[in-house]
Amino acid sequence: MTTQADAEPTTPPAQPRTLRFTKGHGTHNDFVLVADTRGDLDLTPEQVRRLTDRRGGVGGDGVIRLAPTAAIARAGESIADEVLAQEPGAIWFMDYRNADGSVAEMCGNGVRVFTAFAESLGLARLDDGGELALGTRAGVRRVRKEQGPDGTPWYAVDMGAWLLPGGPEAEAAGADSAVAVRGWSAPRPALSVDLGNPHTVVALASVDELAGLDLTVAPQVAPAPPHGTNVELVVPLGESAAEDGAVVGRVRMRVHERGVGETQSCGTGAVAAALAVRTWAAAGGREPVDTWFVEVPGGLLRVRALPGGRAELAGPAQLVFTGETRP
Ligand SMILES: N[C@@H](CCC[C@H](N)C(=O)O)C(=O)O
Repeated sequence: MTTQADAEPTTPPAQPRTLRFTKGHGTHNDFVLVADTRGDLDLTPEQVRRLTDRRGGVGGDGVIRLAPTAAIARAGESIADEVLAQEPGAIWFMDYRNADGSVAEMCGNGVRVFTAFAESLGLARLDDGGELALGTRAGVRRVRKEQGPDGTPWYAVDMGAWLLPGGPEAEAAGADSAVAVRGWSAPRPALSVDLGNPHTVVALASVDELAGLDLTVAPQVAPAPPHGTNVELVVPLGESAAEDGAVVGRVRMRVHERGVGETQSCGTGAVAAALAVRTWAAAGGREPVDTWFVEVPGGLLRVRALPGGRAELAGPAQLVFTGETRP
């Protein structure tokens, strides 16, 4: 018989490491940010879910880990090697996780908030006209600072190349799939847009219909994208001449994000929405507009179609508070 005195001393269960975090948001798409400057933090999906839990944790649509790009490469993610080969100055990497613990390639609002976080840590300086190049799972992203239309600092991100996975046929038809939202009697045509992460954009006829949508359950997309998708519901609001005479388009949208649910904003989604509306206009024989303001429930974003099939996203980024937790 083994007595308690004979038993091997048991190792106490490992305590989760104390994490210092910052809470931030971009047009109310909110994130828990963690600085892992040594690159040795192994965040599990369960820990991400606990951090983003709005009742039991800090709360957020996602978690952003700032880590050395070299550490992501050492962990076996070849995209980090590609980032460093393309831009050796991209020494910091945005490791983005959705609230459900899944990994996402890209987050447009996240890049801006990441940049504000890097500035707060003294790892980036943009106020003197500099730019930050950072690594993401969708490749290198470059960020600069400007004054937004409301007079506050905005961050403008070169979002890289965008594409229509449905190719020229989808471009001409303006659709390559169909989306069904709860309460609709039939699915509606939709256009897939790739921003490094997947999007599916559906046009609605009125802002009242947009406001009344039930997005408490995920819209159904057919054919089902292999890795899921973010769904943007958009209302084109028309075009007008800006002060400098250039024509500017306006769009209102709501979004149901892969791995999260409905959010107040999605940066890559805003870019997808603007580019879909631009594609539909071109398919209808209209001159394409290159600058768009996208109204989301959480604020306002600007999208520009850049030469060479690239796009730019601009908008605010706010850091709200810091704290410590053991997820
Ligand atoms: N909110 C983000 C997108 C975050 C990732 C997305 N949910 C996905 O799984 O692709 C943005 O601002 O772009």
